[in-house]
Amino acid sequence: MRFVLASASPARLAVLRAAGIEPSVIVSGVDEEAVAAGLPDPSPSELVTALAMAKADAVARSADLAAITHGSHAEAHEGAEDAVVVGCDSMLAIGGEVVGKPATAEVARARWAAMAGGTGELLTGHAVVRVSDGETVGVASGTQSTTVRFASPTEAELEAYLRSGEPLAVAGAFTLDGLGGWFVEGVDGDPSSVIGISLPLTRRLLAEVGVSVVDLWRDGEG
Ligand SMILES: Nc1nc2c(ncn2[C@H]2C[C@H](O)[C@@H](COP(=O)(O)OP(=O)(O)OP(=O)(O)O)O2)c(=O)[nH]1
Repeated sequence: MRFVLASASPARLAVLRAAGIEPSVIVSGVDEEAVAAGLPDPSPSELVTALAMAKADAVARSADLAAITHGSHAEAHEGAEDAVVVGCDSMLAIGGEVVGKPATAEVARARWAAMAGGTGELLTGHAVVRVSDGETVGVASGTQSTTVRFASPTEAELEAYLRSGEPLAVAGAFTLDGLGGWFVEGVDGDPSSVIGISLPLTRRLLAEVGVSVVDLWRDGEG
């Protein structure tokens, strides 16, 4: 069984590798704005789950997946290797709005002005698609919500953080496991979900499609 991460996120890859998985990465290339525009008035949870599903489904149907699953069995003239494709999407719900990555330092600065000293909900949508011989044989999805309690960086600290560029590359303009960690007082819920992929939720979704996560651990780790 091959584990395929349908994401360009280095954070998601790092979380999975630290947890014993060596994913094949296939970036979905999904137009997230187009997917969002096609949803009739979604809740924040519905939005991130729909985006995660769009990413996983695009990869599950892709020639790239067929190539790596057939390629691994081509010599033996067997059918394609089975795969589970996992897609995610993270956004921060705060102050009545749902935001992704800030486009500019100015937007990140304004986000932190609203976040500092308060709390937000980091939502990560998850989708798992099981593929066998090129056909989708199982689908599961869900959203993990984690409350994040933000510190109040000084102006000098915030400007230094903005200058690092890190806030611009991540949903909510903060990280838990990077420079942003200095400005997060705590989380209530699953920390891995804040970083980009919830391990406990992914475990449950894999079980829904008949896959035990321990069977996916790298050789010798389970
Ligand atoms: N290292 C780290 N990254 C975070 C954290 N919070 C959010 N992020 C990253 C994870 C994702 O790469 C990004 C959220 O944006 P998306 O969900 O749209 O994923 P991204 O565009 O990176 O890749 P993808 O659309 O899945 O190909 O923000 C954090 O606490 N730590």
